[in-house]
Amino acid sequence: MRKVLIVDDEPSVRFVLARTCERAGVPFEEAGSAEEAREKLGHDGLAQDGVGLVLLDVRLPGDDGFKLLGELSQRPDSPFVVVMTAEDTMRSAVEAMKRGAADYLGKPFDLGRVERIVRDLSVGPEGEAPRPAEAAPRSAGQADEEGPQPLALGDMLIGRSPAMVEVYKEIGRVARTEMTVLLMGESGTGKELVARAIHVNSARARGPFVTVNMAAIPRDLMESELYGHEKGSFTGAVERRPGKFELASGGTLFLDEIGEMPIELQAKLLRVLQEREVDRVGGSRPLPVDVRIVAATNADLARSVEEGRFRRDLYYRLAVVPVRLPPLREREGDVVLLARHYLGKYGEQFRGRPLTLGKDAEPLLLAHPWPGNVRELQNVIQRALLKLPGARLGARELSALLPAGTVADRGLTGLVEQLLDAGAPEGGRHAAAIAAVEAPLIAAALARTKGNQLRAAELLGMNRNTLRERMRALGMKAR
Ligand SMILES: Nc1ncnc2c1ncn2[C@@H]1O[C@H](COP(=O)(O)OP(=O)(O)OP(=O)(O)O)[C@@H](O)[C@H]1O
Repeated sequence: MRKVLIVDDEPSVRFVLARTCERAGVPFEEAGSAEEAREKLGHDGLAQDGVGLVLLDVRLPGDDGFKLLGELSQRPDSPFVVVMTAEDTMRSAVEAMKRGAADYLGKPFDLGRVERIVRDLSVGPEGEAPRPAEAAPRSAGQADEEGPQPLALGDMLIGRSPAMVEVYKEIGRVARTEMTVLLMGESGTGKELVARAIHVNSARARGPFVTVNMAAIPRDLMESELYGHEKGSFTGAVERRPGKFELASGGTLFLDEIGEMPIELQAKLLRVLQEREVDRVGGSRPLPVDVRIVAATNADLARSVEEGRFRRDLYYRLAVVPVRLPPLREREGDVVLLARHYLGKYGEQFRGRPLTLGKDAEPLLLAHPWPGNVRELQNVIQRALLKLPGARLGARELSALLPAGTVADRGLTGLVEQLLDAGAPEGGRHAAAIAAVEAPLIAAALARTKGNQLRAAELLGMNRNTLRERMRALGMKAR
């Protein structure tokens, strides 16, 4: 059995991880820095009884974890590396996988999962799993010495839910390859943002990122839009025009809403993808194609295939790496982070100062099903900006902005079911369910009594101090 090397500058973290290795019955060593880790790895020479798995923290004194990861993945007999960090979820998860990590875990760790990883990845040569380097070959031209390429803030995906961390890991894994990716997810889940993230993290980052939305192009123009046309090739073709494939040369072509492509045009796209050349409409010789394809759909493409609306062969060409984007309601607690983000961003943009989110509004955010996903949330926050007199979005204001009465529409049972399905909010589901009912109740009583707390307390049959206490606990402000 190979050893585990725990690399973390925090003794308490090393302690917990060491106990986890003991529980798994796997020998381990510890290092407090990249330098110390190099020494230990060097001594063992990664021989049979050497280090098979490195649990690596990113922020370390001296060289950081990514630097060490880059070095390790260059070694012919590199150990598995699992990156563990609390920082900057998206960037660190993408970066870790891009640099060849076997897995990524955000802090606080799920120790049960760490134990499983330690067991699975520290196996000896007999039971050897494929090395990460073999599993995903590094694309040519990708320099390891380059530091992490910081994503522009506008390209950052927000969210720390386990479902999103899986997406970040997938972005990092595919970014280092040239493989075709099919993004699947409901409308407004961030498919375009993910496509961009794959591009900026890939070896093609300096090339163009070109988007074509299949649902937005009239069918007659689709071929010329994609492949270009020669002057005079059809009525209206007054100039020679390059197509999107040509414009994306050296970069990434994002084919959005691919499910909307008419079936009779799909054969040509398949041919282009197979032969990697395009024919301009009216052109005489084919042009070579040098693009990475990322396609996206909010429809169930597999079903479209069964129903004969989408070619099976094209589907398999596109779905080399299928990536599913979770709907917002499946991203535990992310809706609160996103709401805070947009209140800050739009507040700065339109009012010159950020707005804040009241604690009492959180249960409502968590309970709403968000059929329009992040885009719907953006719209709600923008409406809040227009309507809010103050700088704080509380439960009362939010419930007025959400589609007519969340509770009234779906009934109390619906709301409660929704809360059980949604991610676990801070303080637990029970507290969130009570708050989801209590906050609007108190808000309504206050609205009826025009903010008079004594009369509102009477209306509710509680004393005024209790009312005040509840309002404080729910984060509600007196008006
Ligand atoms: N995790 C996220 N963090 C921050 N912003 C996000 C996130 N997900 C989506 N957005 C934002 O939500 C909006 C919708 O995202 P995007 O256009 O990428 O969705 P989509 O899945 O491509 O939607 P459609 O299928 O309707 O084209 C964009 O403004 C995007 O910036």
